[in-house]
Amino acid sequence: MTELLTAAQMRAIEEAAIASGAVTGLELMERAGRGVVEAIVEEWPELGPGCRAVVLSGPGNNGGDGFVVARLLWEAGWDVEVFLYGDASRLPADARVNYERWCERGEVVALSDETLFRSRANTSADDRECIVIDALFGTGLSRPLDRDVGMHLSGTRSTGSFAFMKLVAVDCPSGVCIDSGRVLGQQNVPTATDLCVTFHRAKIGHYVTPLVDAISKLVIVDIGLEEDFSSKISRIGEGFGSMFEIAAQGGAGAIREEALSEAMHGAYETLAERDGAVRLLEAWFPDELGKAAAIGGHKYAHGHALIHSGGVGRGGAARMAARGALRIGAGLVTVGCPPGALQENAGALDAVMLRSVADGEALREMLGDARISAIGIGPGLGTGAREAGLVRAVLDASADAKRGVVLDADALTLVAQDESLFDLCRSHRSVVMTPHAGEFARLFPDIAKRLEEQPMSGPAYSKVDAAREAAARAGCVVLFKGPDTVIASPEGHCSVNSAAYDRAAPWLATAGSGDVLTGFIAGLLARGFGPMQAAETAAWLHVECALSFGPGLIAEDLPEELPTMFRALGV
Ligand SMILES: NC(=O)C1=CN([C@@H]2O[C@H](COP(=O)(O)OP(=O)(O)OC[C@H]3O[C@@H](n4cnc5c(N)ncnc54)[C@H](OP(=O)(O)O)[C@@H]3O)[C@@H](O)[C@H]2O)[C@@H](O)CC1
Ligand SMILES: Nc1ncnc2c1ncn2[C@@H]1O[C@H](COP(=O)(O)OP(=O)(O)O)[C@@H](O)[C@H]1O
Ligand SMILES: [K+]
Repeated sequence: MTELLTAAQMRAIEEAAIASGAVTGLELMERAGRGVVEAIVEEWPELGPGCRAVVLSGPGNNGGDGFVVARLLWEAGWDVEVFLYGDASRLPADARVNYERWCERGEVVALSDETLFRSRANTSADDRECIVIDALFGTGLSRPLDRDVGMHLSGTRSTGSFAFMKLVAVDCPSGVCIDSGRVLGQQNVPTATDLCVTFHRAKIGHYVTPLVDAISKLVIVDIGLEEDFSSKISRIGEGFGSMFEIAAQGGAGAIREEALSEAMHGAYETLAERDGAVRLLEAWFPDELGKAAAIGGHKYAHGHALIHSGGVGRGGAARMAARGALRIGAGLVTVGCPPGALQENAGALDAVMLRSVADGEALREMLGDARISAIGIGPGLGTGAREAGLVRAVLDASADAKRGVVLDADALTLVAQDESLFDLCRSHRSVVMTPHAGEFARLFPDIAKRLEEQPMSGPAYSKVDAAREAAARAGCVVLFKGPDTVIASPEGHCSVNSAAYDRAAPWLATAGSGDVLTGFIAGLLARGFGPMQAAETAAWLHVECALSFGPGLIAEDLPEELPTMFRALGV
């Protein structure tokens, strides 16, 4: 598990490292540019001397990285052209040094439609491979791109006149707010980018829509910022201590108190506002899985999950969820269904038990059994008065019990329609809500609207901000689904379970896969996992199962993949 950074955190880490004397800005820029070139060579080993590169540099340090890339490619024998957007005399110091180093080797042309069009690389007669380097703006983007810059960038992509063109973004595609992954200004979609090379750590925006959908491959380059140091900076926001503790503890390079720059204060504020770190559930193994598996004893020691089903012909979703709860390790799983649906369910369930539950009253009575340690309700449930009574019973009868509850699908629609149910969620200690975007908009219409509004300045409101605000408001864990699932707790803990880049599993978008996720969470809650832990672990395993199974997956395959996963993980 790694932390995703904001632009402010990244700046603070960089500035404090420079202030410590451990490294200079120029050295960091050289390492960044070299990292981009190495990533290009690794991605396209067939490219090399004689290939063409068009470098688009901007007015800040992102542009400075671009000049380094230009020089290194030129030294490797590439045919390089460099365009500058902005005024060379106003470049920041390190970028200026690299601008001048490049000027000893080649010319810099002012970026415009006309100059780009006249580019040597833009001649259809020349069909050599061409790479366009987008080094216009990185973490310093503060406002929408001027229309013409946006056009140059998307133009290189869409006109097709740059033969065999690959677009490489330095740090991030220009025009995107890296804290949110959203484009500032009128354009909605970031320019499709073949390779994005970022530095030290990925930023939040790299992992959430729409940016995550626009980048084919993300590479993170180590530029020598000490891990130890950056984790200390990041932890400030989690209430780890005052920033002066860093100095007291002699953080990397024994930073002195006075070396802590304005930027660090800025980052502290940003972090405090955002309530700490955002974690990426990627190369991660939840320790609790191993610990929980080691518990011996009776089946009740592994918990009893109740999954509530809909009526006749609507039970498939709950049955899949129940199978998921059982496979993930709940000791017992029961499907509760209306009396009329008993026969249908009995014909389709074996290891999963079955109980007839007529209405909310009957459910309340059943929940007098304290051994029922988790409930999943919503998939295939229906949204009538009877179902509202069932959801009320679940929340009422579980508020004081040590019983986890997962609300999904129709249960979320019912909560969205009835403020008193929402209040019950708030007073409950361990509810997990699992909305997809539509359900999220029903539950939190104002938050969803804010997420849809086109941002005009950064940092823009992100899916991470939305999930956090929703969790704080609802007083429960919110798992906001998608290929970029964001999980947030009311206390401000937040993680992103990404199904992108190396973990892309588009075949997980199949009917019923969300129902299985509900079952996974319910099963883990039954086993005694806390709500945040259960949601994170279930979401992570959900994608791992999909990756392990591969294309062709249907929702029923997900629970059946768990034993393979557990074996592979050594659980
Ligand atoms: N942090 C690190 O560790 C390392 C960082 N490195 C690199 O530095 C990059 C960050 O550099 P940066 O801070 O100079 O910002 P950058 O993105 O180049 O742009 C700032 C300039 O653009 C301007 N400007 C903004 N928006 C604009 C707009 N819409 N239209 C027009 N102008 C606009 C803005 O002007 P202002 O807002 O001040 O008016 C300012 O002049 C980072 O992404 C990475 O590539 C690596 O070298 C090494 C390690
Ligand atoms: N493109 C995608 N890649 C990976 N996972 C996805 C993608 N789209 C959706 N998912 C995941 O698939 C599940 C779909 O759940 P949901 O929308 O509730 O569907 P259903 O109601 O059919 O079960 C969620 O866990 C979501 O995160
Ligand atoms: K860029």
